[in-house]
Amino acid sequence: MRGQKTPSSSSSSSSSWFSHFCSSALRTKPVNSPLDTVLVSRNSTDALVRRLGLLDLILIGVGASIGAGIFVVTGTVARDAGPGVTCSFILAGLSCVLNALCYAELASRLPAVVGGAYLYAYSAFNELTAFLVFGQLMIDYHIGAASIARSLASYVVTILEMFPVFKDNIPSWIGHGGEEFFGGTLSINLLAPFLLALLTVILCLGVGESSIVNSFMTVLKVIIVIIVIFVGAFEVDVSNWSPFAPHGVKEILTGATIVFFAYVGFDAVANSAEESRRPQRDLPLAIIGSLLICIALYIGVCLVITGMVPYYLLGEDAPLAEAFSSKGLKFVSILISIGAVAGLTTTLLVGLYVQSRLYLGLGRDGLLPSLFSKVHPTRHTPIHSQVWVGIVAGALGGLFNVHMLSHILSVGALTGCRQVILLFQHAS
Ligand SMILES: NC(=[NH2+])NCCC[C@H](N)C(=O)O
Repeated sequence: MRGQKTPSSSSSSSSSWFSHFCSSALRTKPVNSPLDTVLVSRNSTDALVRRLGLLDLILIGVGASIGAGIFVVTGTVARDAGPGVTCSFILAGLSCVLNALCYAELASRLPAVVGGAYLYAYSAFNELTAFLVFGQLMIDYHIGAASIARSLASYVVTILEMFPVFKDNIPSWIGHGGEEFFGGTLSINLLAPFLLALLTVILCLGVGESSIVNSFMTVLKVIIVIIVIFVGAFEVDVSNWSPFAPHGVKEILTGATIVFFAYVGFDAVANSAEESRRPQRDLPLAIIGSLLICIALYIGVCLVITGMVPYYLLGEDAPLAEAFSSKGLKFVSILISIGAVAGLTTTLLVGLYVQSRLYLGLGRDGLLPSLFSKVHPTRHTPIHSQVWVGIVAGALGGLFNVHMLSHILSVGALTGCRQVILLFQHAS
């Protein structure tokens, strides 16, 4: 009878289930799989649309990488490492360059479809490894998006409070932090999900529209960082740079592991493969180019902040802004707040974008329900994946505060980059 199994049939079916699981888990995606070949051809209706040029891709990389890190981490690490924080950023930058070279090589060697590190793992190792890479990336991206949305909500409220109408009128469930329940385990905030919904709508509209918003915000924040470096350079007192490493090499190395966070993001370019006009040429250039831009800007900010104020006098919460305020340059502090809003907005926008493309890749490969593989016929965006990603981030960002969310984040990001280096070694 159907559905009723004898003990021996159930054990043979469980062994066949297990062997099926093992053979699926261990299969590798062929480098030129038939589906990928169709998707790479420009006239497939299921494919995304190839609209992004080299500059768009570089701005995606810079947009994803420069967030709050540059305005906060530079100062907080400088408090321990002294002016040697510059070396921490150089060391972390160099290790990222090695990682970026792996990404660049894999991006130009494999078919130009969505997937990034997940696709590389699937081609170099097997389905199970690829799925684990996806899982790790999702923890990082989902939690990252939620906590960035919370920080962004807090910055937006700070800016709103500059207007007398809003001063002291914004309730806690919209304002900084949130309305706390169960001893702070839950912290309700509605502005974070609202901002996520807004960005999700932009992303659903089309990659061209999203790229315009990203490019505008990224150029704005880069200009602000350049102004900060330029104005700060006139306030530098070189005597603040000596001793350069007051607490020795150990603090510089420890600092390098912390500032690594500031570089996370350039890998987003690899996920734009299917929307790039000339992926084989542009992806490697954009990955390396965006990382070099970040390294240059970070070094500039480090030298300025440690040259302006003795490292032991730097503030804890907003060190860069406080350094400028202490020199009577209040307008630069306001610019830094605007830069932080632009920075957080682009890291969030690109993060949501990358997540949806990963879901799309897994949907196509049959590792997630086929719903995730749908592409909107006129907008050419993976609309279901995009909305799903927005809902998950919105729920997390609406219910938990940054403190709860941020601890898991750095660990996830660091292990993700390590995986790509391993993948490259294996693929070679
Ligand atoms: N996937 C991520 N964890 N993204 C977070 C990027 C953070 C960014 N590098 C910053 O300095 O703010």
